[in-house]
Amino acid sequence: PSAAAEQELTDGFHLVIDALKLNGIETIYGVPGIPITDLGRMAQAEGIRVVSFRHEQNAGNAAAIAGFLTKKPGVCLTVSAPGFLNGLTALANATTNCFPMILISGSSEREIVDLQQGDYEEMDQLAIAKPLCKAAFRVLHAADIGIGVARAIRAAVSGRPGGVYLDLPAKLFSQVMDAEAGAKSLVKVIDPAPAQIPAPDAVKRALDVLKGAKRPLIILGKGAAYAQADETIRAFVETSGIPFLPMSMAKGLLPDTHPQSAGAARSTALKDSDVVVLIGARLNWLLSHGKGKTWGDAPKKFIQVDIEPKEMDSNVEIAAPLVGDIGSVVAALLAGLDGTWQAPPADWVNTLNTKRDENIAKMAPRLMKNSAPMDFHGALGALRTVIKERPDAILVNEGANTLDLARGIIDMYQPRKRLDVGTWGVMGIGMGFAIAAAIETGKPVLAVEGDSAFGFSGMEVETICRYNLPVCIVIFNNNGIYRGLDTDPTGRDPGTTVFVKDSRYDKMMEAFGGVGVNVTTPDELKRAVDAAMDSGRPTLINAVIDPAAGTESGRIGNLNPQSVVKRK
Ligand SMILES: Cc1ncc(Cn2c(C)c(CCOP(=O)(O)OP(=O)(O)O)sc2=O)c(N)n1
Ligand SMILES: Nc1ncnc2c1ncn2[C@@H]1O[C@H](COP(=O)(O)OP(=O)(O)O)[C@@H](O)[C@H]1O
Ligand SMILES: [Mg+2]
Repeated sequence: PSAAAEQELTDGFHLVIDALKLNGIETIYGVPGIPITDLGRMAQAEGIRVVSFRHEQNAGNAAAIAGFLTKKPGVCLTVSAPGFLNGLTALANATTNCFPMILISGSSEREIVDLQQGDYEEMDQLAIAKPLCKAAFRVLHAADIGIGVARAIRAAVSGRPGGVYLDLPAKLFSQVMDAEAGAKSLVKVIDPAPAQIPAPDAVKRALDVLKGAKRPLIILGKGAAYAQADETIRAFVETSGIPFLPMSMAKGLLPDTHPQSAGAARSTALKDSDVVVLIGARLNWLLSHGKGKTWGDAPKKFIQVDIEPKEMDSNVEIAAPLVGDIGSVVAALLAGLDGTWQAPPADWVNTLNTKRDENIAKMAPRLMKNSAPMDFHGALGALRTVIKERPDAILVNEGANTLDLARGIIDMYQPRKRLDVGTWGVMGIGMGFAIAAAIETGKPVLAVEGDSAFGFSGMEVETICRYNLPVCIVIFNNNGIYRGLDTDPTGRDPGTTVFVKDSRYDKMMEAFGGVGVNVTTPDELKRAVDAAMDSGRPTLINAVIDPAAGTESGRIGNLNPQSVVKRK
């Protein structure tokens, strides 16, 4: 045989797979098609779990939340142009939420794209992706695949995590090269997310500010959940005795029933606190930009813990910026709580606890209503009990009323168990998040969906059945977006925010072999969810909610522009 035949070869396909496996990537979420169908098949044959979706946006959302849950970049694989574009919303959302993910898309050859010669699915994908993500790379030569994958992984998880785009032109996959040289070209990423130790004087400054506090408050953000420094954070909160307020996806870092939880006294906590410790939480719209009536008139001092130095002073002056990774920073703060540390004044703690307990007592009767038609509070009262009984279940949540009310009513008991619309308030994350949560953790998933929110990713019920995932979807069916009563004043069409009356989403799940249930009372709802959680079978529960029960845009209606012009 010729020397060439003796020489063992490898190619782009194999180098991409070897590079991913070398770096511990075990799952790919995607939609097959030219030029990456065979890449998916070959990756699957080599032991990577390849989860095929019905739309790339959902695959991208799955990859993003996989990154949040595991601290390894979730990988989404798409075809060129339209498939790539469908993945971009998820990539941009991941970047906004600081979730590490890599969108890998096949693409057209540069020479054709740059001459605009009309290739199949031609698009300058790298240029389009760049403004929407944290980093973007393209690989043209097989020998560069190892470095390209390594750069994408490190960019996704180091510093502030985010979305990375990796552009692989079709011809790269079939490029061959010497197998030995190929193996040598692979790069194992060493320490991709190194500890970022805070400067000692920054720690001292923060502790001095904290020691001067009369009414301190700790706000835990999703960065604190992502950091997986759960014990250190818990120790800091409990040793300091400072009341804490969890942002939506930080719920469960300490149980919402914890004696220091100020969750149910949020407005008092924000208004009356005098020193606020932000841990992995940005002072963006979700915290009213740290100013205005939400924060009261008394001067506030902010201590901010964040891995991103540029986040400091984004909205208001930060008296004690603490740049570093949350695990290292909180450990340093905890170590600084030496014998001189005084617990917060009892009157401050009691004020918050009294307010909290009042608000919980006021809400309680509304959660017990076992009537039909259900309202949001009655239905959520049942689901609140489910999560209390099953604290390791993962709760996925989106909608308007369905989201805003569930956030306050369903207590969480463990970290990283509540996955929701995040910083953008984006609809459509539901099924992608539910699929990845089930696949990455093996835990049962309860997806509590507004009927409109569900509609953005609802076709993935087939994907859930195909992989037989332990996902229980509860759709709050109030016949519409926000409510189900809108009308068209001309009488010609339905109102712009209503859906078909008395629709039966549970039939959709039955279409693919899953379990469909229609419920009209909280008791029926609880029984159906318990059965789904016990069986682990894909289940969709159509929970009939009174169409009059909601309010427009849930709790953020004030963000809507108002028309002052009245037509004659
Ligand atoms: C991608 C996208 N499109 C549209 C919206 C606007 N929007 C939309 C369309 C929502 C759905 C609310 O209806 P729902 O049925 O999901 O929930 P409720 O009826 O319980 O309020 S909530 C919201 O902010 C959005 N946030 N994100
Ligand atoms: N490991 C980490 N260490 C420190 N900061 C982190 C870490 N991971 C993420 N972050 C920061 O956490 C912040 C998360 O803020 P945000 O998404 O606004 O949370 P929330 O919406 O829950 O308030 C981001 O500014 C991000 O830079
Ligand atoms: Mg609705």
